[in-house]
Amino acid sequence: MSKQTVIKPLNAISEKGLNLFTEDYLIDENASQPDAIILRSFNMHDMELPSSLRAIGRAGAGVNNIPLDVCTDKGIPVFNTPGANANAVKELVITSLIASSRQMFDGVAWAKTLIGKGDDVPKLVEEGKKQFVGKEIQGKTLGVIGLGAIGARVANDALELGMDVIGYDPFISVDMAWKLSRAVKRVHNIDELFKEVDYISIHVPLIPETKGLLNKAAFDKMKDNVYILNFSRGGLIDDDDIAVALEEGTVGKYITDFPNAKTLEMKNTISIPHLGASSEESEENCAMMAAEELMEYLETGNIRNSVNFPDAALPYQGHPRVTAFHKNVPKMVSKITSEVSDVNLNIVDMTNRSYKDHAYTIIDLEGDIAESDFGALVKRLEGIEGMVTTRVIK
Ligand SMILES: NC(=O)C1=CN([C@@H]2O[C@H](COP(=O)(O)OP(=O)(O)OC[C@H]3O[C@@H](n4cnc5c(N)ncnc54)[C@H](O)[C@@H]3O)[C@@H](O)[C@H]2O)C=CC1
Ligand SMILES: O=C(O)CCC(=O)C(=O)O
Repeated sequence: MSKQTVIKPLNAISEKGLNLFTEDYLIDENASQPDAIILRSFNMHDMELPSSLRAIGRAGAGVNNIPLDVCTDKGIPVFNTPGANANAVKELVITSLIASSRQMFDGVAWAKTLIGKGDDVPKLVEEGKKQFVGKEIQGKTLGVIGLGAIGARVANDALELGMDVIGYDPFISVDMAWKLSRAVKRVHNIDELFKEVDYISIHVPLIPETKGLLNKAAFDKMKDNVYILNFSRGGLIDDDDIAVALEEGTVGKYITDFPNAKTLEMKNTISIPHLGASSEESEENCAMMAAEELMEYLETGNIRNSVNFPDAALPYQGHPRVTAFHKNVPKMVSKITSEVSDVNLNIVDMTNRSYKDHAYTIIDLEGDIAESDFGALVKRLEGIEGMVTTRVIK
């Protein structure tokens, strides 16, 4: 790379991650024309994407803050960091499960009200503690919706704490199925989970299919006094319906990492200020993984952990490389390779991978190639119907 590649952070990103960018990169939070963006929860939906933008790295799991369709149409890969913050979230879920069940949040808040009561404090504590008698989680049943990086860890650890666990995830990956304890009872109908559990922890992405997944229809199927833990996204729970369920006692407690104006005023709601991934370790892991993914893509065109591009990689051995992101339609590969041979270039290695409506091709070429030959090739590739973007890496 001859000039520095500009990386624009949109949130505070751990130095450990930013420090991985070599001297070929410039980190500039004020850049107006960055090559890549690195972010956490910043809402990119209202922002105009800079024309210079070539890649986005989400230091975290959820990508509902990024306009994925727009990025795909423009040929911009969006990377995330699967699993890098899963332990942090799991620890807070387990903490909240026990702390809410033992009425600790309410008890701690009440204890603060005793400030100024002088020598009476110990006596008031002993008298007042009966308001906060809780329940042990051992022997109770936890329902886990979504058995991915976080959900599977929560399910396994809850078993270790003596709970029975019911899991629901119709799209569980093979990897996660291997990691999930066999003692987790998997159900294929979410209603079976709703009707049996004492606690529910939800760990699915917020997508159109999961918006409002926990709503009146769901609450009506649950036992009374069920506790709901939401460390995934606010939009997964219907706020108006849970407000009623909390009033009526179907839901005994709502623990949310995503408070909003409505939930803050709801009865029996514990509001955590989106702290799920806020541990030093998780922030470092996510930032480092996002930085590595961005650098690999910018320097070699290889794709690892993208949410809108297929995973695709060829070992980079210094050969001049052309990449093409295009529609996933028949004859694309033959059209691309015939353009390469028409400009008398020789292919050393290539790969083509598809994801949904799009595909990504990486081609390594033989020899030293003149700038003008590359120019001619790129022009021809861009003329192919269905081509979205091409890049030359040398
Ligand atoms: N509170 C926080 O700070 C954090 C919140 N999150 C949230 O947690 C979510 C899950 O994170 P990970 O476990 O790392 O993601 P993941 O991608 O490893 O797991 C998500 C799981 O949900 C499943 N799923 C998708 N649609 C489903 C449906 N309709 N019903 C049941 N299961 C379904 C998938 O098959 C997958 O196994 C993220 O999408 C994000 O919104 C993630 C990290 C930090
Ligand atoms: O970066 C954060 O703190 C948010 C993490 C998160 O919500 C996610 O990874 O989906």
